[in-house]
Amino acid sequence: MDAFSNASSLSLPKFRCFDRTKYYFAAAGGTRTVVVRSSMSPVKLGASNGGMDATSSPKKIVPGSCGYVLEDVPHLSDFILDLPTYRNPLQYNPCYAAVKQYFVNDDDSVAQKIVVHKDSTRGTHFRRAGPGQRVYFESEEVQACIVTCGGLCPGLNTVIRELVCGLYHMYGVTRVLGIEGGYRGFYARNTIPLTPKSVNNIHKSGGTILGTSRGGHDTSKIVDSIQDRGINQAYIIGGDGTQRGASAIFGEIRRRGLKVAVVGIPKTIDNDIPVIDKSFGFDTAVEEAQRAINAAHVEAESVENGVGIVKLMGRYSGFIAMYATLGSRDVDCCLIPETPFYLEGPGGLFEYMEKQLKENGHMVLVIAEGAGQDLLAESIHTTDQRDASGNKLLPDVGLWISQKMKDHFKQKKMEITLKYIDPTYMIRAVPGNASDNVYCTLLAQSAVHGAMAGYTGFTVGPVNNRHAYIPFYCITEKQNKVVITDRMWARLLSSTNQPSFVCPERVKELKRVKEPRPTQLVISSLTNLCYEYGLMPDKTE
Ligand SMILES: Nc1ncnc2c1ncn2[C@@H]1O[C@H](COP(=O)(O)OP(=O)(O)OP(=O)(O)O)[C@@H](O)[C@H]1O
Ligand SMILES: O=P(O)(O)OC[C@H]1O[C@](O)(CO)[C@@H](O)[C@@H]1O
Ligand SMILES: [Mg+2]
Repeated sequence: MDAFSNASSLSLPKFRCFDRTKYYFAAAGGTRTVVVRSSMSPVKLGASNGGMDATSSPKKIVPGSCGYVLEDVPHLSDFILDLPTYRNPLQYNPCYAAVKQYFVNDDDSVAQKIVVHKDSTRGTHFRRAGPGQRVYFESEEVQACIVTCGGLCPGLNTVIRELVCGLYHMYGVTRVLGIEGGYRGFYARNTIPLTPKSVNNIHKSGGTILGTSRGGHDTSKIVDSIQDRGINQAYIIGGDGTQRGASAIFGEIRRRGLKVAVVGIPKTIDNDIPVIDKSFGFDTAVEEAQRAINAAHVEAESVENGVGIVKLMGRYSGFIAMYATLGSRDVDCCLIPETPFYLEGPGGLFEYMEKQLKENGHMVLVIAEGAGQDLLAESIHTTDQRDASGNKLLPDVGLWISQKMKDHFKQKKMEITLKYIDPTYMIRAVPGNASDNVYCTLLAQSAVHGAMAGYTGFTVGPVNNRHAYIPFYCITEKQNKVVITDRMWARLLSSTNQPSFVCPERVKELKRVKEPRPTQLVISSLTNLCYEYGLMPDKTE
């Protein structure tokens, strides 16, 4: 059955349609759906919104053959009619004159999964990032702004620098504003003008020249400020919370029908943003963490029964701890939030420590800040304290585990010398290293190309090494976590020789939990669509 042609003949919520392809729009909640066909003439966003919440962003899903699904990103022309387009000024740029195929093809997409077998469906794809043939802004028309939110991360200044330089040098945009102090800076602070000259050296420093903050996200005040200042491109750099905030700003901008491109640039030292290969600053942070691990190792090795403990960032995702451990090879045990562990008894941490100390005379433990929080809650009184953004403030697991070890070995009458190193802020306050700086440049340039091409409501990032435009909902709906049934964690276990702490039954359970396949998602979305428009009997019948 061609569900698309049936559905498109119904009285449906109206959106601007696109040429070439069939677009399948679904409300973010997944309950309302509408299909627009290429043959339909463009329709104005009408009074009827099909019951959709005015600020919720509809999903743009393009099905193709063999289970191909494009999770496309919004475009300004989805909600503003008759936008003029212009030739991309890059085609006159001598730097790019020799590039064979510089402009991305409108149909190019990046596959989320690249490991396939012969019967695999093609699965989810994202729009390939890069310069488009046509742009939706004239250079003189653009008033861009840049804001940084959430915690620090190596490379933030590089992204700011490259956004400013990319806008200036590739597109001739000369009006770029810096919003100071995170989201609240939109309505509580003055802006600062940014030029290639003023940002020339900033990549050499850690932190962000714009300042940052947690909390203070007030969607309507922010959008009022965007409107009042005549901003039409907003580059928003930050983690999962920031991207949620950016999504809300985009929703409000769309509701007001403003020609403003909202672009998210993912920043997270914890590497907890899904879909993208890894976040900028992550490599730098791992490299910096090595210094702390080295120090812990030297200290532990130099005394009898020396124990070095290093606590690293990672509230809910243990990537920094895992990669720092794999990179170092001096670590005997790594504990992360994703994997359970226990201290006492057979197979527990203390038994393993005793063995290590007897065999090697020292040991090094790396622990992520979010590890063992369940054990902490059992043994000490924890309060539900949160930061200004609503993130839970975690008690210090490093101090707690150090005390537990001291108590245990005292009781065993085994003398240990324990050194606890907490380099938390040192690993994120440094400037980006060379490879992160290259990555930041690509991110910034892809972001600028996307905004100039009229795309909005998206986050940019590498997917299987190709930069892509990813709808906000794909990266805000879940967190990237270390999968302890994947090979990487097994590599770590075999490198440290630590116990896995997971019983075989639990491993079986973990292996059973599988994500729905993309084709299943499309089929279930299409089924919902058919139910909704009476093309199938009621689910309850
Ligand atoms: N659900 C949300 N809706 C709107 N704004 C949000 C939301 N969650 C967080 N924000 C805002 O985003 C900004 C940054 O959020 P947060 O402090 O959680 O850091 P983050 O972006 O997740 O970065 P990181 O956790 O990597 O340091 C804050 O100003 C916060 O108010
Ligand atoms: O103390 P702050 O600045 O709130 O940041 C701490 C938190 O930020 C994060 O690095 C995420 O950016 C967490 O791992 C860490 O707990
Ligand atoms: Mg966060």
